[in-house]
Amino acid sequence: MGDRKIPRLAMAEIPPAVEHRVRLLRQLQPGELLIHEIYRSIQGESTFAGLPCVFVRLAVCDLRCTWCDTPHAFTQGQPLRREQVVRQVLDYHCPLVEITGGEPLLQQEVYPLMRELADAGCTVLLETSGAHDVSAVDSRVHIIMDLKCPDSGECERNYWPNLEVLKPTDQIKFVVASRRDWEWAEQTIREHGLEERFQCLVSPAFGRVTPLEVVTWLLESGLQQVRFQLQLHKYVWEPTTRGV
Ligand SMILES: C[S@@+](CC[C@H](N)C(=O)[O-])C[C@H]1O[C@@H](n2cnc3c(N)ncnc32)[C@H](O)[C@@H]1O
Ligand SMILES: Nc1nc2[nH]cc(C(=O)O)c2c(=O)[nH]1
Ligand code: SF4
Ligand SMILES: [Mg+2]
Repeated sequence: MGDRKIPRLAMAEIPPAVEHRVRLLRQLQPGELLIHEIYRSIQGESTFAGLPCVFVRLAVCDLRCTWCDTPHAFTQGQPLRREQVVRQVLDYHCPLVEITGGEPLLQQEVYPLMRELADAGCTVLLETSGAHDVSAVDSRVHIIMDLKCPDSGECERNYWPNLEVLKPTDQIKFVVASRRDWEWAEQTIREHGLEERFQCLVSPAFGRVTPLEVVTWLLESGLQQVRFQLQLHKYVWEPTTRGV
């Protein structure tokens, strides 16, 4: 039949990153998550930095930030049932847990996972790219959301309606790779009144600008409530170390 060609043509139009993501996540059974790794370390980022924390890193991401330090999570993952993930986390007896990735919000099971961890008494953090709707996230979860700056290459993906959904206790992070990025971050903070509405964080994209450059730009700006942060784990361990 002539129309057999239609699906093949349609597939060819799917961007490679998205096609790959669909293929990997389609293999999951109901109740499963594709997990890259689960481990305990020191929380290296956010206002929770310095505290012992269990990390649940979900596989697959639909963005490709130029400076991403976790590209190995794009393709490598193991299917685990949600109850196995909960059990592994609780076995650490650590009250702080962060769900990260990859992009956690690509997997439907992440929503009940976060709810069950909060029900079990954990303080749950979610690290998300800012490209996906956060409105279905349990209100007990502390959302740490990036707004991707231009030199990430993914600025067009920022999902702006999230700013109307985030809570005052949630955190917005700008990872800055250039002076241009800083100017975009400063303008965005002022335009949307982010300093007054949320906890704002600014971080150097590791190796792309120095910490001193970012601190200097922040101090020159006169912004009062934006917090400079470094990725602590990249100073405690060799910066390329995985699983920390
Ligand atoms: C690997 S991402 C995973 C979660 C989600 N995809 C996101 O982008 O928020 C976790 C955090 O690491 C940050 N990150 C990744 N590479 C970085 C780098 N080279 N320097 C500074 N922060 C980086 C991201 O901006 C994000 O805030
Ligand atoms: N120690 C440590 N702290 C982190 N906080 C956020 C991380 C992440 O990759 O999302 C991260 C990470 O990869 N390691
Ligand atoms: S969204 Fe997060 S995981 Fe995906 S490429 Fe960007 S930093 Fe990496
Ligand atoms: Mg990391």
